[in-house]
Amino acid sequence: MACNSSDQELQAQDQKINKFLQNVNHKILVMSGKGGVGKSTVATNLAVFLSNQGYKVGLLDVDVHGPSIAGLLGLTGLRLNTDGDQFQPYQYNDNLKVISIQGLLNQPDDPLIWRGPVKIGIIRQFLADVNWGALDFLIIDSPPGTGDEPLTVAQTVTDCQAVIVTTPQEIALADVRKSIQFCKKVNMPVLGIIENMSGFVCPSCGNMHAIFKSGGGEKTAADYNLPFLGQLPIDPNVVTAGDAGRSIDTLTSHTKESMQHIVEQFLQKLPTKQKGVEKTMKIAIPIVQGKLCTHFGHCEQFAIITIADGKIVKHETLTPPPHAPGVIPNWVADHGCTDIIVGGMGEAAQAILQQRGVKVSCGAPSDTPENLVAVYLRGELVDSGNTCDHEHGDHEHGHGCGGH
Ligand SMILES: Nc1ncnc2c1ncn2[C@@H]1O[C@H](COP(=O)(O)OP(=O)(O)OP(=O)(O)O)[C@@H](O)[C@H]1O
Repeated sequence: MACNSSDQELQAQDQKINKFLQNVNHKILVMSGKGGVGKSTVATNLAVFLSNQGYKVGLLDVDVHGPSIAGLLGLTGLRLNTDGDQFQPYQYNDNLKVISIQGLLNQPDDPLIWRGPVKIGIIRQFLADVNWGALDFLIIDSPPGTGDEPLTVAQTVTDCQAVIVTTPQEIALADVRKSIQFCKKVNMPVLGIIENMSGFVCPSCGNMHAIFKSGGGEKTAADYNLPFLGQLPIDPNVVTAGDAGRSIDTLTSHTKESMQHIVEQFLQKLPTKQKGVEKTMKIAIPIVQGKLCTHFGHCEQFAIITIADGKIVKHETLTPPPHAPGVIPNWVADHGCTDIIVGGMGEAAQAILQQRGVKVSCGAPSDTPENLVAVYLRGELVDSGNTCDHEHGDHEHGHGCGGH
């Protein structure tokens, strides 16, 4: 019995995780073969720079034994709040939400002495039970190496892509090659390699000193036919900023431009079909008498709202075809909708929409399309459960509204 109930709990958690991940366009695992190469610095700054460009970003620190994200963003000592059964992430800025294991510690310097299963459990919980909202990017900072944490992410976030951070010395590159092999084994595409601490410009003489050598990351990328995303120099300002909880974006040095260049390369390497989706969105909302109709399959009309650069640029009201299994989800996708906000929807309809690349947000309350879209764009649409307000017994497939 105990075994069954724990299996059921795991299945329920899997469902929550999958539901969240459906609402994330790009999942990125930042890895390194070696410790101390600047992986957390890169992960943090990637998240901050992307959020500054208007992307909705979640930054998840799964480095259970050495969480440094909170410190790098000046969030040390803040406890994670909960709302019902969900963790509330830290809101670093309007677009960036952050979760770090540090937020669960009584004291920031408390050590976590956890074995694999506990670590796996907390990572899964941070994917299942956090009020992330819809995201353009989920950036996951994992500890160095190829242990439980990156493996859990690879197995749980199945369409995750890796960014590998290295320093240029051979001893670091040897471990990068292991990370590349790891990614191959778990079928995780490598989006690119970043070389950190690549050369130091002497403030006195102005000459470049390749303290840890230079170019090894680029060569390794070429050897494995992987994209090279760029280099960050050794810059004492990075340490000062990181220690003070500030991002590289606050620096005036050349390092800020280097980071900007890395982010541009990173965005260019994303699969073309997904690039820039958030800049132009078409959001479908089933309505009845001007408000969201919780009965997806039997709504009167659909509000179809087009968003460009975060603003409503078009508002259409369209009448869907008569309901029959699969017809309305396909009709929504045929109208080029990128997102749909609903009260309740069955699994069959969700599967069709997902297959056709439409992001589904379930559990929305009955409200006007404009209000719902505003909340949705802020990433604050709270999933209050897959609702369905009719009881006509016409669920021929044994589930909710989606089959209609
Ligand atoms: N380009 C850089 N120039 C100077 N210092 C840097 C640079 N990048 C990172 N650092 C510093 O190196 C130290 C380690 O960085 P960071 O914590 O990002 O590494 P990590 O690879 O994530 O480490 P861990 O192995 O603990 O996960 C920090 O003090 C950080 O400020």
